[in-house]
Amino acid sequence: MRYLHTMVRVKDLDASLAFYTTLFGLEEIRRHENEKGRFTLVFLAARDDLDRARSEKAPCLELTYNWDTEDYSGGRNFGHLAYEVDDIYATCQNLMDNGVTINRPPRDGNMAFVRSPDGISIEILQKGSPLPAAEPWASMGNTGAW
Ligand SMILES: C[C@@H](O)C(=O)SC[C@H](NC(=O)CC[C@H](N)C(=O)O)C(=O)NCC(=O)O
Ligand code: NI
Repeated sequence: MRYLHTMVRVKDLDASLAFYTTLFGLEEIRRHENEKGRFTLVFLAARDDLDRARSEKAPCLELTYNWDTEDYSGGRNFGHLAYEVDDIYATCQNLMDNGVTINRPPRDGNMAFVRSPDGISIEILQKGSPLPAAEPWASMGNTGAW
């Protein structure tokens, strides 16, 4: 068995692609338009995963865009997507400079959280940093300043 992808439904495909590719740095590796089902699937991969994602279709993020407007209530059972970055501060600064809220700033230098246009939580981890203690942000006395 191997991991293939995580699928999230998006309300606005253009806004989601602008966030996940232009701002966050993922790249589109394939797309499937389904006329009969009236939906579009777009598969995205992180730069360091591109070769494997193109040849083995994994690991990917699958965006599903239903052409007929649907409202998606955020399922509490879904947690987050997690990506490792070379420079967490530069990543967060670029996102913030482009209007993305840093819901959990990288004050500890190794973990931050942002949300996609659809409210999907995204964990950003600094490459080479130890996995952070699983402490709730507020309990660490943090106010959001970083
Ligand atoms: C290509 C493969 O990775 C898929 O996930 S296709 C699965 C299929 N997706 C759809 O039909 C997309 C449109 C649908 N209206 C939807 O919003 O899911 C599917 O079976 N989806 C059902 C699901 O629960 O994922
Ligand atoms: Ni899928």
